Amino acid sequence: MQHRKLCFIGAGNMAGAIISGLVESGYPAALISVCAPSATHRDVLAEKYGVKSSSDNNGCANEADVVVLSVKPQMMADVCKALQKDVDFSGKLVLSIAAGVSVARFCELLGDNLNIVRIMPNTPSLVGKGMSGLYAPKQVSQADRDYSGELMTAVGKICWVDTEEGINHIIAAAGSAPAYFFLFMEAMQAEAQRLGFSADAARMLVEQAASGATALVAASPDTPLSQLRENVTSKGGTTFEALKVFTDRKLPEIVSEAMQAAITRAQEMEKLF
Ligand SMILES: NC(=O)C1=CN([C@@H]2O[C@H](COP(=O)(O)OP(=O)(O)OC[C@H]3O[C@@H](n4cnc5c(N)ncnc54)[C@H](OP(=O)(O)O)[C@@H]3O)[C@@H](O)[C@H]2O)C=CC1
Ligand SMILES: O=C(O)[C@@H]1CCC=N1
Repeated sequence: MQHRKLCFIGAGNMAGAIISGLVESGYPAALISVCAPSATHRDVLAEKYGVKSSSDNNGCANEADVVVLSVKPQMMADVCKALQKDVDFSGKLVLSIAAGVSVARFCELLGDNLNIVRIMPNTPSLVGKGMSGLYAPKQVSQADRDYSGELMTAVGKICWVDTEEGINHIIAAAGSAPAYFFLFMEAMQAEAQRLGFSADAARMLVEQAASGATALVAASPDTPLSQLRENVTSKGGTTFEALKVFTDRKLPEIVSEAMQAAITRAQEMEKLF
């Protein structure tokens, strides 16, 4: 892949996950800088991955080919207004990983016809297992689309969406989704502990069952998920009784409602930030 000079504005969980995945996959650390007001997170990334750490957003953005906006949505306007005073974005590619900040808003903050790609990653990017959605408005060149796709492919899989609304759907299905699985696993670990397993043993049981299930899904691309579920569910057996509790309590409806709530919040954020 092409190696352009990258500057991350924001050094938090998501920027850290992408930086880790990029460096692990061979992206030159010398081409990556990371900015944040305090040294707390950025210096950890500098020590761990050899990237440059700075508190000077504008200086680093000026030096970069690609500026990755990775602050919280509520910080985005202040950060962009400060960048806009000092940085000429005309020759640069801007990548935003923020939920709920639209291309139109970025154009308002950083200039019309901004060369911007919205990316919705997730934290498994840290271990090369990310799932990122990407959206580019029509002014973005094919070369910049290709670069953005290659960048995120270095830390996982990608899915382009044709409309910006699709980014909110990616949030519901992938960006926020690791937390859904963590919640489920936390509940299972807690119950395994109540059954008498140590915290470590309970975590191992849950982790191995979850990673085994996802490995099975990956190894069976032509098998519907419902079939994989049925393969576990013996007639008159234990799984049937466990699944009956989930269906009686309307798990599919709960999942649908939760995903819709994520989308609704992303839409609200678009009006707020
Ligand atoms: N976490 C996730 O799973 C995902 C997050 N996202 C998006 O990623 C973005 C970042 O989220 P996340 O990483 O979780 O957030 P964090 O709170 O972990 O990190 C925010 C970072 O922004 C830095 N920051 C705050 N103010 C400024 C500033 N003025 N200039 C530069 N940096 C600043 C903070 O600095 P300091 O280190 O000094 O505190 C911190 O490093 C959000 O927009 C979110 O929507 C998208 C997909 C998934
Ligand atoms: O919770 C959030 O708003 C961010 C976006 C997707 C995951 N975390």
